[in-house]
Amino acid sequence: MIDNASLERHIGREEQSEDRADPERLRRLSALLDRRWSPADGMPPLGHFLLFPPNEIQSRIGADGHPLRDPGGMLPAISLPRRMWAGSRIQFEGIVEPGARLVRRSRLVSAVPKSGRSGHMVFCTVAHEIRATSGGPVLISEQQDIVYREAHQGPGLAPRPVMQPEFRAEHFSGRTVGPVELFRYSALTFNAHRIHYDREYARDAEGYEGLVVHGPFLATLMFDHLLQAAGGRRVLEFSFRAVSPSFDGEDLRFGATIEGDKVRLFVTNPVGLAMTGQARLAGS
Ligand SMILES: C/C(=C\C(=O)SCCNC(=O)CCNC(=O)[C@H](O)C(C)(C)COP(=O)(O)OP(=O)(O)OC[C@H]1O[C@@H](n2cnc3c(N)ncnc32)[C@H](O)[C@@H]1OP(=O)(O)O)C(=O)O
Repeated sequence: MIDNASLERHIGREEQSEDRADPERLRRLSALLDRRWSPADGMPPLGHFLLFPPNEIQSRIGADGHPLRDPGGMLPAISLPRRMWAGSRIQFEGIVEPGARLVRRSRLVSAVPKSGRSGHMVFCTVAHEIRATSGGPVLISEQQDIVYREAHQGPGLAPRPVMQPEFRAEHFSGRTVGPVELFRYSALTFNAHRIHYDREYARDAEGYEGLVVHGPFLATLMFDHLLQAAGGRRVLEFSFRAVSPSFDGEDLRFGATIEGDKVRLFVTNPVGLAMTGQARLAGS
């Protein structure tokens, strides 16, 4: 039962956190992408996802590995148990320099109950703005969608939505993500959600066929594909929508089509579409 009045009361709540674009964390993300890195290379693809990690103390971590839901917090304490990252829309308005001290202000923009093929859900959208702590303009702004899903209704595994890409891509690449990559990304982001590294929990508690590939990690791989396809052009805007989960060991295919400054992207797994994306590039 979703209490709409309680959801409404949370809209507009804010929180703020500080961090540093720590070069060692950025180097590790590049290592995960199979690349050497130095600060002169600038931020690696979607490196800001490593910043402002959930630093909750251990006694306040819940059974799923996420921080306990707190009615006094920015996000509503939604009772639907299965949390997923559904998508993001990101504007790169300035340059985040490796080593820079940063502040992020976050605000709950909406919390909307929906019913879909997979059951009842609540989509929460949080707007983040990242600036230098010394003040000045927004460097990165992002609207991030988190979905809370109802419990998996046994006995078998949860079926995943099956769709296909809606356009033919010109640029392709492929890779497989295994448990080692998933572990390294969880460690890098300090994201302890057990669906990404605890196979029994992922299957028995949340109904997934395997270890779930993090939405932000898949988006990072898609962004990396975009950078290769765009041949070094700067990305001004990037958005993605996670439409169906991908699991460890699956062959992932990345597709991109570029027309002028606009890019359309997708990721597929062996059953179909996993993620869609769009980007806007700086002049050619
Ligand atoms: C980190 C982290 C967590 C993770 O990384 S979890 C792994 C990454 N995320 C995923 O793999 C999510 C993959 N997506 C899905 O499994 C499905 O999209 C989802 C969310 C289960 C919904 O599927 P349904 O088949 O139940 O949904 P429908 O197609 O029937 O649509 C119902 C309404 O919901 C809207 N909607 C569906 N998907 C999305 C989406 N990705 N983003 C925004 N909205 C979505 C859809 O438009 C329908 O809306 P209407 O207004 O038309 O009713 C961490 O937690 O930190």
